[in-house]
Amino acid sequence: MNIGTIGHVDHGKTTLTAAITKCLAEKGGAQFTDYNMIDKAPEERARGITINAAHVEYETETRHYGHIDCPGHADYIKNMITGAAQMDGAIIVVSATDGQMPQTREHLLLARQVGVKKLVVFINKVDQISDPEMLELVDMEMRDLLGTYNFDGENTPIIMGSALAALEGRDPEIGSKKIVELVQACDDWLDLPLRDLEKPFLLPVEDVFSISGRGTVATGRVERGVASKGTEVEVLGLGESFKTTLTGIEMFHKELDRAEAGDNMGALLRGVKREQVKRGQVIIAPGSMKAVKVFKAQIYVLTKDEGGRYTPFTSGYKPQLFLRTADVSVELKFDDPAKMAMPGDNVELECNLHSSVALEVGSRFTLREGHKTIATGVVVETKE
Ligand SMILES: Nc1nc2c(ncn2[C@@H]2O[C@H](COP(=O)(O)OP(=O)(O)OP(=O)(O)O)[C@@H](O)[C@H]2O)c(=O)[nH]1
Ligand SMILES: [Mg+2]
Repeated sequence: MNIGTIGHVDHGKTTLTAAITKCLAEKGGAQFTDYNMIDKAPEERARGITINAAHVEYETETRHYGHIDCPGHADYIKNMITGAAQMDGAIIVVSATDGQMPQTREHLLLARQVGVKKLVVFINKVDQISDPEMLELVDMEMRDLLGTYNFDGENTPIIMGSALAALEGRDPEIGSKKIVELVQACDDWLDLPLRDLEKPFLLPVEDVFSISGRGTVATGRVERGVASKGTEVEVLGLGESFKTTLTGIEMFHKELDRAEAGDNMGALLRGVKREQVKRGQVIIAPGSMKAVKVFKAQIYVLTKDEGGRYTPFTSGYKPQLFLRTADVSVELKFDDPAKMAMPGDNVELECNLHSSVALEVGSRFTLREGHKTIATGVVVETKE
């Protein structure tokens, strides 16, 4: 599963990442990646945005973790919204010396918005604190804060230690032992994500053909789930929804009985006219998704250096929204009509689509204007 370290600047996310690899390397479950190797990660490009995220990997007895640590605050936000740092769970790092800070809260909110269900807390820098009541206070305040953002404040594991002590191989009581406890808490508390194959079937329609004598075939790459020949499916989106039967599955000009996540398939649909199916719709396990016109989203507005706008936009702005294969116009609305979104901002707003698109909480999209990608976003709440 994918996890990552989040939390306020300088609270010790990178030190902790390095410490985890060090402690697990001693058990043979990781390759030690030192602090300066993580913070000097090569630039990488994801979805046209330049990001600097360090990926490390480690293994416990039961799990393999991909772990993401990002160097700068703005990158965290961008990475979480674009999905470049896709996390199934996260470790929120809080310095015992400062307690919760603005970005502790902001990252918690974002984690919630992008669909992270469970977190583990690491209260760091306890080597700097001599008063145990101080630590109790940070613990209590974190539990409160978790509850505020709809995480399980009561049961979330909170580990207190010193990432630096662990990294420097001293004071094992607050160092390496606490890292081992932290990783154990991740194993025990964070839920493994459903694998793509276990999810309901979803095929975004890329293209539609009419094959004489056979009928209408929709093609695309199966995003998740499994479909078998002869099962009922639903075609959804762009104002249409109907059920039909998947009478044939074609891959590389071969007839098959089954298609699964990752496959490029042609779906032969019974009794369906070519005009009824369009690029931008989805073919799904019946009832597994809804077509939505209005939703709330968290978006990151690209800066001009990232290829985005030079100027802010206001409520009522109408770019094009791209989600899977769908491309529809959308009107953006802020709660406060006087608000402006500047390049570089991270904002929540309401999206009103010109026609309904199959989407759900956690669906990611981009906003474009002409040939420019101006923002990237994630659905946080659907309205209708
Ligand atoms: N005393 C003490 N210092 C620590 C501990 N963990 C980290 N630090 C120090 O805190 C500073 C910040 O640590 P980083 O790991 O870079 O923090 P970060 O959260 O990755 O910071 P950004 O990526 O800039 O947000 C460094 O000087 C670390 O050496 C700790 O357990 N005890
Ligand atoms: Mg860092």
